[in-house]
Amino acid sequence: MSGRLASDYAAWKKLQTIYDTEKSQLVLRELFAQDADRFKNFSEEYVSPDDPAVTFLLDYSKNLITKPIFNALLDLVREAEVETYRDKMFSGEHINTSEDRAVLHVALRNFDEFKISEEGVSEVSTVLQHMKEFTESVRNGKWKGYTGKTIDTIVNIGIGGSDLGPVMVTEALKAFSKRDLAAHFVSNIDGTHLVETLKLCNPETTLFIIASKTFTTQETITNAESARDWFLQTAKDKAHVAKHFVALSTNTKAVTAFGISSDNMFQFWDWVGGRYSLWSAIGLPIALVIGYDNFEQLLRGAHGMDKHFKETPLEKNLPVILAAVGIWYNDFYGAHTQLLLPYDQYLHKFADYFQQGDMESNGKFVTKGGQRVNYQTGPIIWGAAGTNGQHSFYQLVHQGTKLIPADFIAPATTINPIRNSLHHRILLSNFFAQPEALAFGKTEEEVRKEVGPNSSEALIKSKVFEGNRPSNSIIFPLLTPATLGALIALYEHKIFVQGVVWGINSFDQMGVELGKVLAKAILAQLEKPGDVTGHDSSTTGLIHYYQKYRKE
Ligand SMILES: O=P(O)(O)OC[C@H]1O[C@@](O)(CO)[C@@H](O)[C@@H]1O
Repeated sequence: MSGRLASDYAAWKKLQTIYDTEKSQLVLRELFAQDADRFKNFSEEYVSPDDPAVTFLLDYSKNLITKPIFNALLDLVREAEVETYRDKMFSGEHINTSEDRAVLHVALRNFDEFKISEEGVSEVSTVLQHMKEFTESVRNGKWKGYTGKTIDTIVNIGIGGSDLGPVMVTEALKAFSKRDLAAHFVSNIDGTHLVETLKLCNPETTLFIIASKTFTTQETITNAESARDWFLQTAKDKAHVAKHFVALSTNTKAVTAFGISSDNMFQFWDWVGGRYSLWSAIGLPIALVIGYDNFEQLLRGAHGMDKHFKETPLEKNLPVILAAVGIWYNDFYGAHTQLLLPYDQYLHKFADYFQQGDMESNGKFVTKGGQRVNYQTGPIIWGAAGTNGQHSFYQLVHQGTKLIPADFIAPATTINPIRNSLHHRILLSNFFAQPEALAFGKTEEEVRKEVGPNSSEALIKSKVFEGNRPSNSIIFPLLTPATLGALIALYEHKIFVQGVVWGINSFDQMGVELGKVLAKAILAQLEKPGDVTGHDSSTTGLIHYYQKYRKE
C-alpha cells in the first residue's frame, strides 16, 4: 500500500536475503553460459496497441538477475499495490496527496478512450483544437506581426518542465521541423540567456511564448517582462503585444495581469505536473516546430504506451521491468546513479529531460505517510548521446569503482543515411559493443595473452575489465514522433512504479522551495547598499566579496 516503508514488505526482505546470499553467484558470463536462451528469456518486444509501426525491443538480459530474482522483484511491485495505484492514477484519484491533486498527464493524450472524471479533462480536446488552429496559422503565415510580416522566430520563455520537454522533443524531432521557423528557448534568469537570444530576433517577426504553469516563477516572469520591454522599444504601442506574446498556463488571472489576453492563452490544469506537461499546452512550441499532426502523433505514441502500462501483466510490462531492475541496483546493490545513453544525436537532450522527470519526482526522503525512509529512493540521472560519452566518462563506467546501471537506446535505421549509412553502422557497432564490454569485460588471463610475457604486473592489472556491469538495451526501427512519445511515456511510468514501491509522492516538489525563499530574502538585501545581516559567515563572506567587485 502506497505510503508504507518499502523495507517493511515481505518481498523486500526476501530480496535482501537473496542479495546477501546469491550476489557472488550473479556473474553475467556464467548466467549467459548457463542459459543459451537468456536473451529470449529476458527480452520483451513492445508493439503499440494502436499502431504496429510503433514498436521497440527491450533487452534486459544483461542484468544481474535470474528468473527467481525477477519474480521476487515483481512480487515487490505487487505487494506495494502498484497496479492499484496505477488504476487510481488513470481514474483521476488525487494520488498527489500533499497537494490534493490528481495526476493525469495520461488524460492529455487520452483521445477520450479512458473514462476519467476530473475537472478540466473534458476541455483537453478544446485546448488541442486551439493549439492546432493557432500553430497552423503561424506556420502558414496567416498570423501576422504588428507590421504585417509573418512569424519566422519563436522564443519560448520557461524553465524546468516549461522548458525541458519542448527542448528535448524539438531536438529529437528536428528532422520533422519547419526549417524556416527558428525556435529558441530561454530559461535561465542569467540575463545572458535572454540577451544572446534576442540578438537573433527581429521584433517584427518574433513570437514570444511565456510558458509557466503557475505564472509566478521568478525567472520566467522576469525574462518575460524583459522580453516585452525589448519588444516595445521597437513596437512602441502596447497593443502590439497581442500579436507577439502568448501564454501557456493554469493561471488566467496572472496571465491577463501580465498583459496577455486570455484569447492568446493556452490553458492547462493543476493535475498536470510541470515535469509531465509537454503533452499539454506547454507543448505549443513543439507543435509550432514540427506541426500539429506530428505533435498529435507524439501524443498517440504515448497513449499506446499508457494502454500497455495499464493493461499488460507485470512480467511483460515494460515500465515495470525497467522499474524493477532499477530498484534491484538502487536499493540492494547500492548504485546511486542511472545512465541514459541514447545512441542518436537527435536524443542528446533525453537524459537532461529525465534529470527533472526522475529526480524531481523521486528525490524524496519521506513517504506519503511522513515516515523517513531507511533505503535509497530516486537515483541520480545522467547521460549523453553516444558515442560522445565514450570519450568522456566511459572510463569510469568500465573501470571505476561504482556500479552504474545503463540504459542504451538506439534506432535501427538512421534518418540521415549518409555514405550508405556508414556513420550509422559505426554508431550502432558501438551501441552493441559497449553493453557487451560492460557485461563480460576482459579477464586477466585474456589480458596476459594480449600483452605478452614482458609486461609489468601493474600494466596487466590496469588493462583488466572486471565486467559484470549491467545494462538494458532498447532498440526501435526509426525515431518518429509516435515512437518518441512511447519512449517518453515508458520512462514516465517507470518513475511512477518506483515511486509507489518506495512509498513516496512522486508528484509534488517541496524540495525546490527553500532555495527560492532564501534567494528572495538575499535579493532584497542585495538591492540595498550596506551590509547584509542574518546569514552564516560563509554566505556573508561571499556576499561581501561580491559587493567588493560588483559593477552594477
Ligand atoms: O511552469 P512553472 O510554474 O513556471 O514552473 C517551472 C518549474 O519550476 C519548478 O521547479 C517548480 O517550482 C518545476 O517543478 C517546474 O517545472
